[in-house]
Amino acid sequence: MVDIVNLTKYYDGFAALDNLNLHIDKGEIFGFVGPNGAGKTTTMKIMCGLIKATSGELLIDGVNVLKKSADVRRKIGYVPDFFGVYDNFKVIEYMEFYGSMYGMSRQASDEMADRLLELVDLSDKREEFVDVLSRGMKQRLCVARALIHDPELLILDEPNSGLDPRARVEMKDIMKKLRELGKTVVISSHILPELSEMCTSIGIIDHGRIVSSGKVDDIMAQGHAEAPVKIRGYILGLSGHEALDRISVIIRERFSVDRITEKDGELIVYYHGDRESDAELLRSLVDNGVHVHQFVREKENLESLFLEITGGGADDKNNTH
Ligand SMILES: Nc1ncnc2c1ncn2[C@@H]1O[C@H](COP(=O)(O)OP(=O)(O)OP(=O)(O)O)[C@@H](O)[C@H]1O
Repeated sequence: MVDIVNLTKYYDGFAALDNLNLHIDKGEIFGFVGPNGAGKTTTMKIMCGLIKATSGELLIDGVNVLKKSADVRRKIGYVPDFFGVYDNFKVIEYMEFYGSMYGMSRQASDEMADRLLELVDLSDKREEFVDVLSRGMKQRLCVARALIHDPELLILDEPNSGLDPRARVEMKDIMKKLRELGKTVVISSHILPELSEMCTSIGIIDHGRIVSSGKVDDIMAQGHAEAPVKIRGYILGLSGHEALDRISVIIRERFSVDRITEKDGELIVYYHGDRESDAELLRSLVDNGVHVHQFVREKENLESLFLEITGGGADDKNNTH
């Protein structure tokens, strides 16, 4: 659906995008993740034909946006990262207004508006004024109006920013419905754990380049940072500290661990192992007289992976040419 090859964008000699390459399949809910200033908005605006690239290729459904932006506009719906002021519009008028911008008849835009308001759970707000809606409702209305002309690709710039947890869950539900409808969606965000739940694939962008992209599970599997096992336990007759020292020794004697640290009465054990070796580790502690009352391997999450891949992420403009 989207093919980006060596996309470059300079702003006054500064490379906001630096030979960016990306492929997004039809029907994906694609999460575009990156620190502030990484180039997400710039990429999305070029996709929509709102700004021009310096060089490279960007194909949407086989059409080169950089050469024929008017041809692809109908294929794309865009939700920017800000919401304009539309004081005098009712919800349904707002939808009709956008329908008319795409040359839709009043009847066609009304029918589509009703379907979309239902999709985003705003049917009961049809006759309300836009400015009295909550932020979450406005965001959902923005998604609905971006779909008025039935585009194949929906692009959302930071749709969750400023939303409360409940509104975020509603947004996640809408993404699920769009997936069922076969739409391709690109969502940018800093909220990584949410993206991993909402998206089918992700691309991590840093300093104007894609540093990793693919199916969420594949990206997670690339992680080098093994989540540690956290252990709490005691040994009869030993003080808390002595027990932790003893547990460390038991583990080191039997397992090849990278490192063991201690924090607030908890041992944090870093070692590469699967579920079977975790079970073996636990068994060996119990067999050696340790009363284990906590044994958890934390799940690797996108956040730690992201920090690892981008080295923590940064705002610095070190790709100035
Ligand atoms: N019109 C502009 N003129 C000059 N520099 C710009 C312009 N727009 C963006 N930039 C710079 O280009 C880089 C990429 O910006 P962009 O907005 O695409 O990043 P982003 O990943 O969307 O970041 P954020 O999450 O903060 O919105 C940043 O360093 C930004 O300061």
